[in-house]
Amino acid sequence: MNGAGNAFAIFDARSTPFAPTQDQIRQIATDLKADQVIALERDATKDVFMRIWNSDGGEVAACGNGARAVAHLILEETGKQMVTIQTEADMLKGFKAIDGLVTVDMGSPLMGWEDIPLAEKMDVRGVDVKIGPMDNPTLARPAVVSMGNPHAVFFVKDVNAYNIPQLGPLVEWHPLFPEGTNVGFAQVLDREHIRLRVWERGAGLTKACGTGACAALVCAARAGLTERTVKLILDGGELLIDWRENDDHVYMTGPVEIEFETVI
Ligand SMILES: N[C@H](CCC[C@H](N)C(=O)O)C(=O)O
Repeated sequence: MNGAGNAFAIFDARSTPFAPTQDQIRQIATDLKADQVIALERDATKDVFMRIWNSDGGEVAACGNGARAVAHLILEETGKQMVTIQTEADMLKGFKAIDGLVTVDMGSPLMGWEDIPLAEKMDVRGVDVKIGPMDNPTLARPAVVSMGNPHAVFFVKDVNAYNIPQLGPLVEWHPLFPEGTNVGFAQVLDREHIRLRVWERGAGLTKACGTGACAALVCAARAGLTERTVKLILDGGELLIDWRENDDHVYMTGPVEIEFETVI
């Protein structure tokens, strides 16, 4: 399945156990050209439990576009107007939106340095990370936030001016991030539009990143660079992100498409 350019291999493990090794995850992701592998599992109180692995084989706690793809599947399967998805990080809600789009309530952003997590106490609005020559760094002082997974967001003048495959890994596994981090390159076009490219932890440069879009919006709005409802323009498509003041939740709306279905 595809969510704004993110490609997922989704396995229905609600009646057939699915417990792959890291090597098997890596092989599946390679064979199916997936950014993440997702398993649907039974949950005692929610419509479904969503287990997520990056293409490097590592299990992670959040995947925004994956949640929208899973929400679409369960909305169609149940005919409900709202579905609940449990992940390791949070309980999410999925809704049908207009024009076949799907909205997921991603919950509240986490902004404590321990929540990201960072290796030491630091101002999350701009952390002490410099990439490139120390006297004239290529990248410096990313804003950080967690959407259930860690994100470092660099605000840049031109997202196409950076060698992301070279720079991304240097931030992804920087010592300040004990669990690694996703790395966003965000270009604020105006107060309601951000162009974003993401080097994903454990998956590399992808065409889209749902939690990355949420993270970029939260960091931009927190810094006063944009409104709280913004269109994120990614390589693979557009996402509307809305960080609502009434509940502090971040709502993500975007397209989903099923590329193929195989019953194994
Ligand atoms: N690479 C991310 C997981 C997938 C995020 C992305 N696919 C999304 O839509 O949120 C991480 O390691 O936290």
